[in-house]
Amino acid sequence: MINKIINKCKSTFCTANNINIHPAMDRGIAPTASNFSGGTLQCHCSSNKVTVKIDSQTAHNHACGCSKCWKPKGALFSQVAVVSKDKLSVTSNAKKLNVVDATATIQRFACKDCGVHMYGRIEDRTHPFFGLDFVHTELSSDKGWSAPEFAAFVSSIIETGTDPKDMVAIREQLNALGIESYDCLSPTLMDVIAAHVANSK
Ligand SMILES: N[C@@H](CCC(=O)N[C@@H](CSCO)C(=O)NCC(=O)O)C(=O)O
Ligand SMILES: [Zn+2]
Ligand SMILES: [Zn+2]
Repeated sequence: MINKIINKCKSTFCTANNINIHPAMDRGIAPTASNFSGGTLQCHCSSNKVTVKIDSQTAHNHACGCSKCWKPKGALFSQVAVVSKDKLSVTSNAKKLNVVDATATIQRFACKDCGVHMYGRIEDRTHPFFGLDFVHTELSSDKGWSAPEFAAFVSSIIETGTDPKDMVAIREQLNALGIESYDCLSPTLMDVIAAHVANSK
């Protein structure tokens, strides 16, 4: 009976306590491959898929709880990494891409048919992350992408409906996965932003 339950949990997108952080993290996080040099992302359409080729490893992969990053159905968090925009190209069905919110700092290009965000680009040249694109590497069947290192904007999941009472358990679940919780970006990235601001003064 116990085995049955465990097997059921393994075969579906499920964790022991029913906290679905993200499908690429809930059953253990795949390690970064040292020699990995990129792959292809595909949208969720059954035909005429949008494909995006990335010609390098990604960096700063993280779980993001903000209201703007794309999350798979049922997931509390998005999983999002960055890559140099020069290493990213749309390789099919580019016509299906629309910008979700033209006023956002990150211009997120989503497939108009399935809604999946294929990449997010920063157009503001003064932004600390200008030159980087945001991508969801779970959209790729290639193995070895950089593993998520931390969780950002954790408290923001309350803005999209999570009960504040559930936050302790959610942070504990992130901790159990080996993921530190932050309510903005990680200290390393916040330092990069602050240094950029200091240098531009
Ligand atoms: N509470 C807000 C936070 C949104 C936010 O500032 N998100 C960050 C991180 S996204 C990837 O890490 C950001 O840079 N946003 C810019 C943008 O989304 O264009 C909320 O939840 O909406
Ligand atoms: Zn699609
Ligand atoms: Zn986000």
